[in-house]
Amino acid sequence: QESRCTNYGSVISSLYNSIETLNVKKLKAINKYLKNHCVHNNIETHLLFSELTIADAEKDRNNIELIRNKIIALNILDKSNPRFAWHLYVMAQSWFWDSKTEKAIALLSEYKSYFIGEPKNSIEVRALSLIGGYFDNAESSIEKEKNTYFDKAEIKANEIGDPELILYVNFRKGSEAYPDINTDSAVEYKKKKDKWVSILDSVNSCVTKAEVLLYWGYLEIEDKNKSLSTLKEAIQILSDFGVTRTALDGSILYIQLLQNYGEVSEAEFMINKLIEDHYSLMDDYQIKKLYEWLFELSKSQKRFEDAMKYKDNYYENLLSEDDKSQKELDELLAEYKVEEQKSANRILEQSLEVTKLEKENEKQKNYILVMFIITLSITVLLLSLIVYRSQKSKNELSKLAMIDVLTGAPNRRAITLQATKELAIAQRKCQNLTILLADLDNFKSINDIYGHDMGDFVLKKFADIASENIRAMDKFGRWGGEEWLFILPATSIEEAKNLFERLSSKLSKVEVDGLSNITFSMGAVELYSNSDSDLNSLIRKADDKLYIAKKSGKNRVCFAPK
Ligand SMILES: Nc1nc2c(ncn2[C@@H]2O[C@H](COP(=O)(O)OP(=O)(O)OP(=O)(O)O)[C@@H](O)[C@H]2O)c(=O)[nH]1
Repeated sequence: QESRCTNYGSVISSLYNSIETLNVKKLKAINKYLKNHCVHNNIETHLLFSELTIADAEKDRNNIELIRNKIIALNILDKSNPRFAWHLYVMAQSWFWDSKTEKAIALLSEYKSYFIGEPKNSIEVRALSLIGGYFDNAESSIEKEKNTYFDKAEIKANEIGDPELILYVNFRKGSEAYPDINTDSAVEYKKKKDKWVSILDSVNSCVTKAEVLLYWGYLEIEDKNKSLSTLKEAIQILSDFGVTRTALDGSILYIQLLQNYGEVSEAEFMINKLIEDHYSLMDDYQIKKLYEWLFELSKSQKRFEDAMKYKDNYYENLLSEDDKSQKELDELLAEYKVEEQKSANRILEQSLEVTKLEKENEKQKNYILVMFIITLSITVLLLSLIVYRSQKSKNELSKLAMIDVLTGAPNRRAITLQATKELAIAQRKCQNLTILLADLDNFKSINDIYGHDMGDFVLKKFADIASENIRAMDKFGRWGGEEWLFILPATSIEEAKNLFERLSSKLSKVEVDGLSNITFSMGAVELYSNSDSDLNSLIRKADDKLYIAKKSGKNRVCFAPK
């Protein structure tokens, strides 16, 4: 049977070597070869540990539990097996990677007596380093043994002289000694760390190197580019070797680092890619973390719609999970609702603020408008007042300039203007016009006998009677002293006589303080009967007629002949 597989021994050695160096791709090829070409009594045992290693490295949840149960059921973890150290190493790693550290510690404690002597080969060196590392978290009695295991492992690793193995031992020793998580001092830790960092360059591409680079690039390097490139290199090595579980952890660390460095869009791109490519390999915690980051990243950029979309995606993806997930989901939902409420509140606050500002702005605009209108109104009012008052004074002045102060009748200037105007109209329309010049009789005597006040009274009385007894179209005014000029448009000289009669009759009725029988004389001239048509010559002629009226006995009207 064995002859069917001539190189069986070397294939098995290669298999355990690949288990030791976690070369998953090679392990898969060997498994395939063994299944197709070899038949051997022990082949089932070898394959089980090989497959457990692959399932662990690929985080194949279903198979990990299945294979482990099979190993326990078949009772093949046997100290007498020449490959026992490998088997123990694989089992312990499997519990450890499956987040069941207490099972790993229990297993290693159970079999630690196997390692009482010196380690015989590289896998025993690794197993001892594992024990040393695991016991770091265990009870204090075991803690004391830790250094003995590490010391023995280091001596043997140096003796074997394999740089990867030396790096493995030193890395376990160094990383477990990280000052934050154990009792070693910072100086002690630095010493250990410097040692494995100095070995790093001499080690070829391997999973141990990738793990060191991950740890180192994430925790130790402060330079942004160096740190990111170190993590990238580690992830690349892990992918090349097919260790998807650690490649995934590395990618998550890489994304976290991107966020720390503020490379937000690159981080978002990487998270989405990770979810797309490796969703089935991630546990709930990792998925939750990634969606939380997506939510926070988009929220910090005020892309609230995207933030909500990421939360929704997370619910959809976890809806089919068990009760634990449901509980987490409920918690997240509550958290999401709070966030949603907060966002809504923020938007509401902002819109209220905007409305407030708009209102204030509107108020201010209205205020400015009202102030403008008030100012304008006041200005217009003041201007109007000024204009009105100046117009009024102007009117008053011009009125004063045209009125005889004593009698209130138009003065010489006013009646001259009126006469000129009426004469022009009459001439244009070819109408007749009569001009009368009246003079109170014996006025000097009135003054002398009754006093000037009486004289003034008589003047006023004459003015009143004249204004009340002329037609609306007729004009009259004080020509000077006790002399009056009348203009009667469209009137013949005969009709002027009627006016004289009317005025005389009224004046004769005036009786005051013994004064009565007041009379006046009048000279009249009409336009048609005159060859001279200018005002002055007409007035002069009327004056001539007045003179004649006086001379011929007063209290009468004298006409110029037609
Ligand atoms: N009280 C008063 N007297 C005036 C006014 N204006 C002129 N007189 C006077 O009127 C008088 C006119 O006198 P005369 O020109 O001699 O005329 P008369 O006495 O009426 O004589 P006859 O015209 O011939 O009837 C003068 O004594 C003037 O001083 C005035 O405004 N008020």
